Amino acid sequence: MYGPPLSKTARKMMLLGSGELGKEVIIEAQRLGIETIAVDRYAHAPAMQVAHRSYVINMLDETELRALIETEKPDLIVPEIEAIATPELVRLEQEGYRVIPTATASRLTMDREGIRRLAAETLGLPTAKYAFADSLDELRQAVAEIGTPCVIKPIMSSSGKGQSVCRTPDDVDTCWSYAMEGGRAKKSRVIVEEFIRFESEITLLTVRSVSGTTFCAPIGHVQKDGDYIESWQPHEMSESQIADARHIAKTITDALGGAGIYGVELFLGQDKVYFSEVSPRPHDTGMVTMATQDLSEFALHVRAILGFPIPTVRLLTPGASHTLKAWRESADFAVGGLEKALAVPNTQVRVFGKPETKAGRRMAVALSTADTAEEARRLAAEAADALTMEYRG
Ligand SMILES: Nc1ncnc2c1ncn2[C@@H]1O[C@H](COP(=O)(O)OP(=O)(O)OP(=O)(O)O)[C@@H](O)[C@H]1O
Ligand SMILES: NCC(=O)N[C@@H]1O[C@H](COP(=O)([O-])[O-])[C@@H](O)[C@H]1O
Ligand SMILES: [Mg+2]
Repeated sequence: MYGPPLSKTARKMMLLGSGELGKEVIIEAQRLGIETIAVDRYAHAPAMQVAHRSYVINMLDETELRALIETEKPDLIVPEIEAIATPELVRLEQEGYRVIPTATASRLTMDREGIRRLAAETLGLPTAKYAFADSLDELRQAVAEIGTPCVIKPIMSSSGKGQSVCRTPDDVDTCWSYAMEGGRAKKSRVIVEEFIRFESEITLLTVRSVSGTTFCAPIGHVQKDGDYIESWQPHEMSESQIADARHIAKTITDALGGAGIYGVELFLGQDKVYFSEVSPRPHDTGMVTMATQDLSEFALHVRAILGFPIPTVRLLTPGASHTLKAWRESADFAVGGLEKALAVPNTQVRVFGKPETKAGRRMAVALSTADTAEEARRLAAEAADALTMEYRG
């Protein structure tokens, strides 16, 4: 039981990270009468535009983060991105604050090393071979050990930032510089992963709530330069692939604990399912659930973290999502083509409202439904193609 937002007995939720995913989390929280606070590194972030109030801070700065949390005293702290001073969240949790799903889950998934070692070394889940490097010299050694082609990523980054494929040992210098420019924090550590020639890749949205662990229908997706372009649901899988995927998802989410939605990323190889990584929060490829499920991944996250039951999750229809990305930097631009995009049958568009563009920045997404996932992909692609980025400055 809780009072209305902005009252003394309101339940307060603070989002650390305020992008397109957080915006939907806040909308869902408000539907249940929660008071919402959006935080990010820049002003007018998408979730800030719908929250009760917002703050711009450096979330990687322990002192700034603690000061804000102690001022606001939120009932729920909900990390929305990786790049947060998570050791401080661990301390705050020990002092009685509630971090979603847990402070340890956000610390372990903050960098690729924590989660990879947990999955592969502690839990024995199948993953690509990997090694870590802190300098160009160490990277040369790591690449020699893993072999080429391999994938090189900053340990703290997301949406493919700083990630590249190293095809021959001659690429190492370029991959190193690219990783140094693309990482989210000023850390020079990178992971080198064996390149998996998977047949397809999926996100298995997994919810932990008072009702137990629930799996959504698998979401297939296509990524370009490490970032997602399109996703669809359901993705066709064999019985044994589904069993393996669920086993991996249950194992990793049980180990991380807490309540909320997790996006478990898996590669479907010819004879094996590999664990890739996991987001202890809604997943970008899961935006498709806004069109396909009775409860979207955002609604599920909010229900689970408020401690409410989730007796069922229903896939109402096959569907797909397709992103619109900016191709250059600008602070004076417009997203156009909505008239054309919305003329595509069974289609919706979400314009995130980000205040500035950057090359490769995701600005909007088209969501379509149809009788089959293939048809939905075609419709969502047509709608996203109709959307345009118009630059004035
Ligand atoms: N070892 C690998 N072998 C083959 N492809 C890979 C490998 N690692 C990553 N990829 C490709 O790059 C994509 C992005 O990788 P990853 O999920 O690790 O990066 P990310 O920056 O965390 O992205 P996001 O934040 O969108 O999840 C994967 O979905 C996959 O398509
Ligand atoms: N793959 C993770 C992901 O999609 N995260 C989403 O992107 C935002 C950052 O976007 P930005 O870099 O454009 O500010 C995050 O805040 C989150 O909503
Ligand atoms: Mg990923």
